[in-house]
Amino acid sequence: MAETVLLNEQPDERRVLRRAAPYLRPHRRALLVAVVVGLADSAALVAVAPLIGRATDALLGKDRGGLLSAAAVLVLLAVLQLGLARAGELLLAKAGENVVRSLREKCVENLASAPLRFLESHRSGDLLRRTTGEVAALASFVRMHLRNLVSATATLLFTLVVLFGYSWQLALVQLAVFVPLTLLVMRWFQRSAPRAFGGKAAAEATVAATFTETLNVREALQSARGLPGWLRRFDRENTAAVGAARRAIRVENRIDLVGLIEGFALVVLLLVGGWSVSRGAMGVGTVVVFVLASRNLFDSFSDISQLVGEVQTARTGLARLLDLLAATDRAAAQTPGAAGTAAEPPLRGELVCEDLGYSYRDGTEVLRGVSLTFPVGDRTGVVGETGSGKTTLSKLLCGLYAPDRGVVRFAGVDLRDIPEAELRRRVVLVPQEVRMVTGTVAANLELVHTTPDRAAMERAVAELGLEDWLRDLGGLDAEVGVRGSRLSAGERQIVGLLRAALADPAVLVLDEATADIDPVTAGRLEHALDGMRGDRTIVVVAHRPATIARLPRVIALDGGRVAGTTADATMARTTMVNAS
Ligand SMILES: Nc1ncnc2c1ncn2[C@@H]1O[C@H](COP(=O)(O)OP(=O)(O)OP(=O)(O)O)[C@@H](O)[C@H]1O
Repeated sequence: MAETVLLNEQPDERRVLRRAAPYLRPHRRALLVAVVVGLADSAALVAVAPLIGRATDALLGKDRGGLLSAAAVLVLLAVLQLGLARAGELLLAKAGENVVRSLREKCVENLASAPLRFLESHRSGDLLRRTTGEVAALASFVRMHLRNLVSATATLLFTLVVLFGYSWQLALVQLAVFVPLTLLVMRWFQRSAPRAFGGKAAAEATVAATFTETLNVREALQSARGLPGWLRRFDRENTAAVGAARRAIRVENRIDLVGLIEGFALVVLLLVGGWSVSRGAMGVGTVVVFVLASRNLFDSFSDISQLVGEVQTARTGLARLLDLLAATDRAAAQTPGAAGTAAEPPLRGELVCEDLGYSYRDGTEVLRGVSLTFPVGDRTGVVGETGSGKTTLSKLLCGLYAPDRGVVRFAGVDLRDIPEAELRRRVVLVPQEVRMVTGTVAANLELVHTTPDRAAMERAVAELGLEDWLRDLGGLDAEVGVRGSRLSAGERQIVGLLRAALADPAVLVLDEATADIDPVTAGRLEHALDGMRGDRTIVVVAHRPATIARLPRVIALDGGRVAGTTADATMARTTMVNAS
């Protein structure tokens, strides 16, 4: 069985920025300008303390000129800093938003083209949470915290330069008190943070996934009275999410201890500074610079420590996003057509499968040694009991799954060697449950690679003899409801057939909607199929006797093997009777 690519529940958070570098590279100039302006802003802020120190010395030394010039520079600095702060904030938010936007686009692109096996192996709520929740968390970090983080880090570094410039001894005393204790607290935080924050994100993703599934299975829950059991499950997951959030808060609270350490370091500074002044080893101005700059030092440290939780949340979100992008890239590389090495095959050709084998789980083959040929213009039905492998075969024939054994060829070319876009021009599947977007019929028909205009849509409707159906529905501009909820399953398949006609593939595989569609819609579907062009190969996974009766050839599957092929429908009808 081919390896199934799976998302990591708690992906590796190490070197997350380095891994994100390819997505940052296109924005590096804007990011650089924003950071430089942010650095200038911090430098202007840090320069205030030495100026006040100079003003203090001028005051104590009765130097009026010195006092006035220090005051004038202070005013200029305040105006400059205001401008720089605004510009830095705007530039950084703009550059950061652009990075988030391109990540969001890449996520949608990767998910939209992700192989079926990958999508089927994950709960849609988890995928949704990664593409909306994590991106939103990153966007809010960029909007609200990134600028503070840059300016606090720069202020911290510049302040250290100032302190060491004035008195390296006093700076060392202060750092010796402040740094080791603070690092201990930070280490304590870091030890538990990835697990606590990763666990919180994973628990929230589970709740989101179950919530999404609640909407998907609401009918079953209401009609089969499964609601209490489902609510108990939701409650368990919700409680786990609340517990995980509490653990993350407890870990985040460890950072508050830094405030206590700051107070202690200030007391030590005043004692040592006062003692140095009394011995004449240091001027009062220097102590003033130290007290003010220490405030900068502590404030920026406190800003950074307050932001550590936000940084950790953003880091976790980024790691989960990168995991999604890496996994979808890996999964896409495994899909048929990913290699895309073959010369373009002709637009019409024979579809052949040889000795196909496929398993969803190791040791349980659901298809075994299936060899079939579908000549150009062939019309074939595939029948068999439920679970005999019909849907799996149809996905393999369309290259949506790669076979574990054997090969599927179109016009003599292995589907794995045909580039994805070219493959979709040749073989198209209309699944049992056709997915639709919220909007009009036209909006749903646009979702094919040929980007059809209205005239093309109307031609396709006429070709399949569906004018009456479309008129009754309200035309191409008729609203189909949320994800097509106003249409029946059969009508959604009609839209699927229309899409297929617009895509104009050589081979169309229709996994017929189950037998319970109403006779009128069923008749329309059959009529529409008959209306398909004569040189188009049509394979129908058939559930209804009426469909079988119209097809010249029928293949029966039994336990994943071909049990028989016949040109008369007797065998097929027998299989269907057995199945029902
Ligand atoms: N995504 C999946 N993961 C694991 N097993 C699967 C998956 N899809 C199908 N199977 C299993 O593979 C077997 C064949 O399923 P398949 O859907 O191809 O049968 P089918 O003949 O189309 O059934 P039906 O007529 O009910 O649609 C079944 O035993 C099914 O349980």
